[in-house]
Amino acid sequence: MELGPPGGSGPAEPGPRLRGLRGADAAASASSLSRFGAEAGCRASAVAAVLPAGGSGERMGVPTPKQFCPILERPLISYTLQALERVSWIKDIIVAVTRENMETMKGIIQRYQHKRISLVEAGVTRHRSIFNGLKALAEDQPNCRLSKPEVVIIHDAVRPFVEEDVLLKVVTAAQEHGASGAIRPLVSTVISPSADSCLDHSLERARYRASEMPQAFLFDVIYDAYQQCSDYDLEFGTECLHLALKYSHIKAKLVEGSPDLWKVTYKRDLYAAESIIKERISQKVCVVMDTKEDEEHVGHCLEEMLKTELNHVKVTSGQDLQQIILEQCYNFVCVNVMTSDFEETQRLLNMVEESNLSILYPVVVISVHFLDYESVPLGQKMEKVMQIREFAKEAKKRNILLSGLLIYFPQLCSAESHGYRWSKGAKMK
Ligand SMILES: Nc1ccn([C@@H]2O[C@H](COP(=O)(O)OP(=O)(O)OP(=O)(O)O)[C@@H](O)[C@H]2O)c(=O)n1
Ligand SMILES: O=C(CO)[C@H](O)[C@H](O)COP(=O)(O)O
Repeated sequence: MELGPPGGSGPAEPGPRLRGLRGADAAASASSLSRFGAEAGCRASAVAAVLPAGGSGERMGVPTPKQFCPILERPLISYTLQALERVSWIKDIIVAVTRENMETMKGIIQRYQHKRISLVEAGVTRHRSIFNGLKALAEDQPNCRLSKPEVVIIHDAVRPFVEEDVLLKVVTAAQEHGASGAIRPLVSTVISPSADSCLDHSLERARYRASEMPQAFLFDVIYDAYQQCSDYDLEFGTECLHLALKYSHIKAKLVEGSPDLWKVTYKRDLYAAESIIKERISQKVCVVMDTKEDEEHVGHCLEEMLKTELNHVKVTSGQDLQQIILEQCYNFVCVNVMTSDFEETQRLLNMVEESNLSILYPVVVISVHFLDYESVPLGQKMEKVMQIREFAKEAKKRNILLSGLLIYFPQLCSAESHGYRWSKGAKMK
């Protein structure tokens, strides 16, 4: 079905523009945002985010507020923070949490090494929590510790699957129009019941949209709106874009969001979120190489091949393994070209074990070895490589599925001092 124009969203009037970024359009790149950060001067960091996380999750029907509910052992809010942290041009992330959950939140930040986070106390409604977050960023507040951003993103802590491209779209549109928000087509028709629970009227579905998150605003636009709005708005309002329209007279630019932007609300949403996370996990692989920064290393060739099949392929020579494990990578290929020992693989297994990653979901490790029969006698080398079986037996007890892969093509390898190189046309056996 073709969708009609969203109800009530006529052509947006030109709104206030971001100082220093005149003419930025929807195609502005992330790098232009980072550049803006530098241009805007020392006081301003260009973009900050406010995450309301002070709700009690009544509709979820469990004692733990939904933002702290575990998905694969990790609290939901940690996934949302990770999604925002990955975006380098978001300088500060302000999270509003209730006083009673402050310590829990600090523990999550520490456990998952979240960066650029500041905590503020939540209010009794979502709007009040957001307002508290904005106050922490405003210059006119006493003891303001953070710098006022030009643009602020508002995003619910319980929408973990926000991607950089939609964040960029709303921020760029907010720069141009003053306010912007992600929308989705309605899945059900909206109807209005009368007092006696009979149908009063129904809306033409194709003309309306569901308002989702993230939303972005020129900071002054949304802060002015919150300062002016009534107690009624703060108590019962559900829409920040509406506050910007009502009090700052800004017509938000609406941008199409992805289906994954939905808000975790009911218990079944936790199961849906878990499935999405598992699907993403299966799309993520890390190739661990035993040498550094060698462009011809087999690890890089493997990366190129895997990229055609999988969404997230990371190559490392080991220094950032801890972080990669923390970001929930469950698939590893450990490429050993320099040695037939298992030191690298063993190190990886130890780190995986310490992280408890495999408690709920098996971690897959493939240890790849190249057989150089010219430098070491075959029997001796094979004996070493066969030790993998013992490692695998032990690893399996801890839900780590370890396999060994022996690659034997001596005619295609050259024993150069810096290790074996992958030769064009070589085939893995
Ligand atoms: N006083 C409040 C209420 C809500 N929120 C946050 O606003 C977001 C969206 O709100 P909602 O889905 O309604 O969360 P809850 O209020 O927790 O859920 P419920 O309405 O089912 O109680 C959530 O991240 C929630 O933690 C908040 O920061 N402060
Ligand atoms: O979608 C949204 C903005 O349009 C908000 O997430 C939603 O309005 C939050 O409201 P509530 O706390 O009542 O669920």
